[in-house]
Amino acid sequence: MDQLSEVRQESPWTMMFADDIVICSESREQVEENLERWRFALERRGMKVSRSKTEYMCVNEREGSGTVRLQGEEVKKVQEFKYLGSTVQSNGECGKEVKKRVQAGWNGWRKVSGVLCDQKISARIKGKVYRTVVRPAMLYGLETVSLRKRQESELEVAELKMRFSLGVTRLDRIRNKYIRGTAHVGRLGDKVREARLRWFGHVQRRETMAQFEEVSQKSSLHPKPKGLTLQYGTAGFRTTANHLDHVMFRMGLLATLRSKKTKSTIGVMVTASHNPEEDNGVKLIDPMGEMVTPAWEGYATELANADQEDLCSVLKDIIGKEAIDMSKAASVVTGRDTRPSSENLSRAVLDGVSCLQGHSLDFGLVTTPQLHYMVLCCNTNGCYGIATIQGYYEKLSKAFIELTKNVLKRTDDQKRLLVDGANGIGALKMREMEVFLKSELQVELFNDGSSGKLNYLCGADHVKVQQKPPQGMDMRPGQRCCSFDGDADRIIYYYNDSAGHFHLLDGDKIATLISTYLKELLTQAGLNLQVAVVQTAYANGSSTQYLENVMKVTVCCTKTGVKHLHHAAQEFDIGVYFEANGHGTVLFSKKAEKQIQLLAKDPNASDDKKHAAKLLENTVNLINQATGDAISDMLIIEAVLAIRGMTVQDWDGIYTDLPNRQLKVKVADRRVIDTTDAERKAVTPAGLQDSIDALVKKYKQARAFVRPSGTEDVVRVYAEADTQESVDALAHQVSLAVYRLAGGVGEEPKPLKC
Ligand SMILES: CC(=O)N[C@H]1[C@@H](OP(=O)(O)O)O[C@H](CO)[C@@H](O)[C@@H]1O
Repeated sequence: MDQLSEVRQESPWTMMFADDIVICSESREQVEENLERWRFALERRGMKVSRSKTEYMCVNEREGSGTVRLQGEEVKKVQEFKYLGSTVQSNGECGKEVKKRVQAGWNGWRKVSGVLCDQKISARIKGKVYRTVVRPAMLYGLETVSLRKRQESELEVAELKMRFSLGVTRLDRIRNKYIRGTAHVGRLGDKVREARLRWFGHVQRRETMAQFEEVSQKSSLHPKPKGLTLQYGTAGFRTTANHLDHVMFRMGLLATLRSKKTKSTIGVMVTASHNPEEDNGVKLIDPMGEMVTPAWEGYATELANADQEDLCSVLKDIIGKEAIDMSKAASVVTGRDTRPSSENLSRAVLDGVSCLQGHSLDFGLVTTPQLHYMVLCCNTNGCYGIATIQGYYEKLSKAFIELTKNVLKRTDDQKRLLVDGANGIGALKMREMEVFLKSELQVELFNDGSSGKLNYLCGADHVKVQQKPPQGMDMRPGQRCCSFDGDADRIIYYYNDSAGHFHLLDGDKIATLISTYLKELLTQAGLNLQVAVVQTAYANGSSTQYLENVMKVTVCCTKTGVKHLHHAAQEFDIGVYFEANGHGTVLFSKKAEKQIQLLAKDPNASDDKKHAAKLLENTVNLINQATGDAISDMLIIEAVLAIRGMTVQDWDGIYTDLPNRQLKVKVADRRVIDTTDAERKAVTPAGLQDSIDALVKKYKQARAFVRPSGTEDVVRVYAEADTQESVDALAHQVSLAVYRLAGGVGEEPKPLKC
């Protein structure tokens, strides 16, 4: 019988005791179908379903028509049946069962009446005998029965009659409470309730136990490599793909717990963004589309590093600390990038979700920001948008077309944009979206993944760090170009001037363009809303100066990682946040959105103000507020340039970047570097910050800092100075200081060739 896994379901749908089987279904058709599957499964194993002993019963039947057949033969219909000594009635009543319990009580009473009626035996001893023999017979099976008041008193009356056993009669006028107290026998009604609660506890624990058993079993299919320790970093876990299967399974488990805890849909994205194709990674997305909260990053690290045999106890620890009700439903959405390893890894996530009985919806190949968007849509009941890829394309392209439709004389040349898809998911999604944009934006795609390798010599990170165009892009002088990164959550613009010089427009330039546009529109609309720009230490000094001194915009600096920028941006009416690498978005507070919407509809507002409010309204719709999104950012940049009649050169000319350089240094353990002041100062190892300060002093307009990467096993070095020559020298000297003072490995950093 234990082998019948193909037909066996969880109770109450299948209940089995030896060869006595109960099958439950919600409809006659289903029950017939199940019966047939059981017959087939049993007969295949040489057993037979007894036609004469098989019967069926409908509970609370409405129409009373139809029959259940087994191989064409009608099965006998009954109004009640007995299973494991309990009677189940078709009308859902339990009158018969109660009567049986009373009878069983008396039967037991009779067996021990010699003791119970003996005047010489104390009430206490009689109570003990009564509790051992009579009561269990009366309570048997009642924990699963819903008694009515009438039936409860029927049982109590029967029990009180048994007080004769204590040698007390009605004529003695002794209160029932006293009799029970003397005999240490509680009220039967209370005992039934206790039994029912105990049963409920068993059922609940049984489910959780079964889930843990499954976790234990399935986790052996996703073993953890010995000695591997990983950390949930700046954007989740990242490392070589073949070390990640167990992490994915465990993140499926964690996302399910997070969903039970928050009673919301949680996202799990399988991607390593700008890392090489051989790497992979995973990150969790919280209910409003933001990165998972820091406490849960800690749980993620604990869970990923737990030894196989400790996995369940770490899970139980999290469940206990967060007081998670495991009976709650859970819903997890998943997505993945185009890496060859992503499909299998994403299956491991789904395995984890199913172990804890979570519901999952796999969006398959999506950009990271698209999955963030879906999570936000799911948790706002569609108010933010429809949680489908088509819904995403429709919302964004409609807003883009609305924004640009009144721009006069927009030539095809101005509508044309060269896009480097980093050979990743962004290229795929851009192709899908093209049709929705109705030629209002004409994208020429390069590095679309048809031949090249993901992020290899292309993509936003390559362009930003190398400060040169991606391979394979056919750039014409003055032509606007942009690069996405591997999962399309970053974008970088650039162009070649007529002399063939390369110009980069990074996240700082994007933030400046968008915040200036928003500020102008707010002034035009007469809305008093504060615009702020959030940056990291990597922001070019010129951008900060321009924003603060020329634009008079509030600027604040946070640690690296969009989760920090996102939270900081939430503090303002309108928070524009961008990392220099091109990852960012704009957040509009509820107050700002409301004021914009009211003004756009205000019949008394001037045309000018209304026009500005309408532009702002469509800008809000065009921006993916869940997270930085290359596609959405690209559309807003294109719209702003069109509305303001700016060329890419005009935009570039807003301010001039200070020459800068980023380098990486390999050290034995990058955690030896600890930082403060939004990562601009190194606290450890001793002496490192003093060395950096001394080096910086040697150059004009110079600045430098170092920090451990959260996505790669390296220490990052950043430097700025008045000339490229100076900055390259400074960056190299700082790299040497890191190498010497923070345990560098491999070859000493070499000077850069200009
Ligand atoms: C200098 C740099 O660009 N760092 C990136 C990079 O983080 P690191 O912690 O520096 O490896 O990847 C992060 C995730 O994509 C991104 O948020 C961050 O800006």
